[in-house]
Amino acid sequence: MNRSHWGGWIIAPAGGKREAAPLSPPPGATVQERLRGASADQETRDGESYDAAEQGPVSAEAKPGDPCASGAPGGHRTATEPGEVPARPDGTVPPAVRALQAGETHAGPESGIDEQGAVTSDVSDAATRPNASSEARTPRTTNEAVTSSEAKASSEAQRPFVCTAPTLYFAGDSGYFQGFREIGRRHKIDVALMPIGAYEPEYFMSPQHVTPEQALQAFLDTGATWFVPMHYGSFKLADDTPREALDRLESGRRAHAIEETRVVILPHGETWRLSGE
Ligand SMILES: O=c1ccn([C@@H]2O[C@H](COP(=O)(O)O)[C@@H](O)[C@H]2O)c(=O)[nH]1
Repeated sequence: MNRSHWGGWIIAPAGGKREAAPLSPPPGATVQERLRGASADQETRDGESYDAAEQGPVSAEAKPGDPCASGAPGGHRTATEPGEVPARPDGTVPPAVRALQAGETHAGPESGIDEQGAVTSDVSDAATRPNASSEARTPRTTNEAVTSSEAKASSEAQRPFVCTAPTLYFAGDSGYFQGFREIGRRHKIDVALMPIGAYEPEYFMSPQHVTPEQALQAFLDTGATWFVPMHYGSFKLADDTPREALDRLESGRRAHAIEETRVVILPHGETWRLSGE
């Protein structure tokens, strides 16, 4: 099998379809738009054709002034540039967001992955109980042993505000293919959930699963503002480890000069309330 298999879902509030964005950004376009245009000029890996209409509609109307990618006037983001995290509607910026903007990392231990690539939160618990705490840092630590709900509530409250009506892209399982940029042309995506695991050995896995570097390229192709890695940290399904996946993601992020704040690693069981509510 040498054909990438692909899929994914656009998740957005009810709203009308929008016109496809132009392939080349106009002069003076935002950084985000330039990224979109640049990726459209790149060679594809397999030249596979793609019918974006199959992806279905959606983009939503947002409130005036709301920084939703999907709803900004004229279909363009107006409130932020990449790296700028939008303030809440009342103009305040959560303290942790300020810390991130000041250069502190939001990856690290709270990602729930130890140096050997082992999942450090209680996997079985996290899988069955959405409110399970990421404070269970080792396989021997139980969630009951920590004051988990307070720590979890605190870290959840500090995640960035996206907008009141965000558009999400969930890529599912996918190899790298040119459809990512078409999806980006069709939808103004706020948050892209991209797979970064189960990619080795590449000769065998590449049709189904992107590498972390390809996931980043796909993220850039879609023009999304935020990247949430997924499909890597619960089970070891291939030769790679969660630690390797996160390390390669971080290296790739730096190589692309993607702002740290745009990559949001969610520990097991944690929630990111995109609308800040
Ligand atoms: O490297 C990986 C790959 C996947 N997972 C998680 O396993 C299940 C099943 O994934 P499939 O897409 O059906 O293969 C899902 O929860 C993935 O997130 C993983 O933990 N590590």
